[in-house]
Amino acid sequence: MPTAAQNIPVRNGNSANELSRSVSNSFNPTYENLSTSPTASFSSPPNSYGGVGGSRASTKQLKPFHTQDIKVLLLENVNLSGQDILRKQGYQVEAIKSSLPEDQLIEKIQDVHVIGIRSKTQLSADVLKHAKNLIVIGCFCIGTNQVDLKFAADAGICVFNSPFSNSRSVAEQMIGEIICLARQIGDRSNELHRGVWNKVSAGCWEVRGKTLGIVGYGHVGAQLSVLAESMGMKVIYYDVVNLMGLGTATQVGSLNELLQGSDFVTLHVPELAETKNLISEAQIAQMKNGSYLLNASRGSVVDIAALIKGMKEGKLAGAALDVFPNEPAGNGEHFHNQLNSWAEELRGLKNLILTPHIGGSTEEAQSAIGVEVADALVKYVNMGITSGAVNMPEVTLRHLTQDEPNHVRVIYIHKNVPGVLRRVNEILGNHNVDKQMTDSRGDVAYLMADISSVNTSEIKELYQSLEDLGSRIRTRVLY
Ligand SMILES: NC(=O)c1ccc[n+]([C@@H]2O[C@H](COP(=O)([O-])OP(=O)(O)OC[C@H]3O[C@@H](n4cnc5c(N)ncnc54)[C@H](O)[C@@H]3O)[C@@H](O)[C@H]2O)c1
Ligand SMILES: O=C(O)CC[C@@H](O)C(=O)O
Repeated sequence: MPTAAQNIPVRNGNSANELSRSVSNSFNPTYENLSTSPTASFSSPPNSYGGVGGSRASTKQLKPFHTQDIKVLLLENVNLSGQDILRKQGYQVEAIKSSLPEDQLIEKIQDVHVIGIRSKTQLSADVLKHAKNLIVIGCFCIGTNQVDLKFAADAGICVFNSPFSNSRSVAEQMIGEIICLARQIGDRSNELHRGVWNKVSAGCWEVRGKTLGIVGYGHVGAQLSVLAESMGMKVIYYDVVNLMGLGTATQVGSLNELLQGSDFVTLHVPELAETKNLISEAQIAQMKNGSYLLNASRGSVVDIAALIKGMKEGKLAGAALDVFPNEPAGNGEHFHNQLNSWAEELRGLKNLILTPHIGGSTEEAQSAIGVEVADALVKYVNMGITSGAVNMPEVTLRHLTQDEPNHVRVIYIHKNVPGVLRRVNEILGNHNVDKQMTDSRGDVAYLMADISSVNTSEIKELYQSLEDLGSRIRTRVLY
């Protein structure tokens, strides 16, 4: 393994010792084959870089590597807004439109430092154990159920998502679907596409005055609540947490109470063990005769066989499904029984809106998600900042500035066991610790410290001392 000084390439006749520390050199033996970049000057941070304190003009960018050597794999058509931010950093970005079969994913994940996915790609422990260089995962969506968050944290891999950038898009889709179901617009449109004029009013309703029951009153549920009320609907909601209702929306005490009182039931809960088949035969039986069911949460939340039964028996007058237990890797003619055994039966049902998981698929949402998640990835890769992480403690320190040329940022992800901080601070204690923050989440703790007066030649020893502690999960030294 090279020393930090050896790690600095000699350019323009400068020796490592002559290199000005006003450039952003850093060291992380995770990247032992990577060089630092004495030519890179970051006095003007890229636009993507949101500040967390300190003046932008004097911010010193920290990087443990030659940015061109950072490999990023983006799957599932991550928006160009996000791709551009990552490319502007100089990272090597490979963007693929679909998700990958597990064997190809394992092959590709072996040497990337950053992976960006959406809802389809399963980053299970079996996949992640092959990800030897991976330091961070970006979920360019809300849901993070597709990632083994605990395995990732235990391996020192930080996970980010975009908690609400597509909430409005989902809520608007729900409003559209509620009206379409109430008026059977999908069926009328399909008929007319086949040349059939079928002007009917039987079983078609206004939504004004009807009750919308929202299961899960989080970001999506709350947005939907406001929109529905503005159309004259009455809103009730059920959530496992006590939440203030917006407008005149009222929380009910049980799922059954919601099911019994709603004309439309819409599901906005995360995928959890407790939400698997949350709506099955017994719950549909509780619903009003001729009511409607909408699911844009996760495919596991509704027992589809029970929904088909409810539709066929006329208990449900209509339904809208945006999510399915199995979803294809990419676009194409995939919605057959090979994907889900009941797919073709569903396709034959009347007043059933089927959409390919597009609740959050608008230009606005995807562009905002691209920026939000890519920014979080850059801050993590370049500065170690974990604000917004979903599986690690949220730790940030204000920027180092160009006035602090010999400062080094130490990031130490470690097992959350007694005595670690004392040992880490013994190691850091040879320098002045300017600022430090540490926090824990479950079994994993994250320490970030800015220490001053560090010679380049001392960095490797500092790194190695931290690596040698039994509590170590991952050490990064950025400078
Ligand atoms: N179709 C799409 O394109 C799309 C887009 C965005 C989100 N989603 C899905 O929708 C889900 C909800 O999104 P959100 O942003 O509103 O999430 P959120 O985390 O803001 O809200 C979820 C709410 O569900 C509640 N909840 C959890 N378990 C519950 C249970 N058993 N019963 C009742 N309530 C429960 C939580 O307390 C929380 O208030 C996401 O987890 C995601 O899976 C789908
Ligand atoms: O865009 C996606 O793939 C997922 C959308 C949605 O389900 C989410 O979790 O944000």
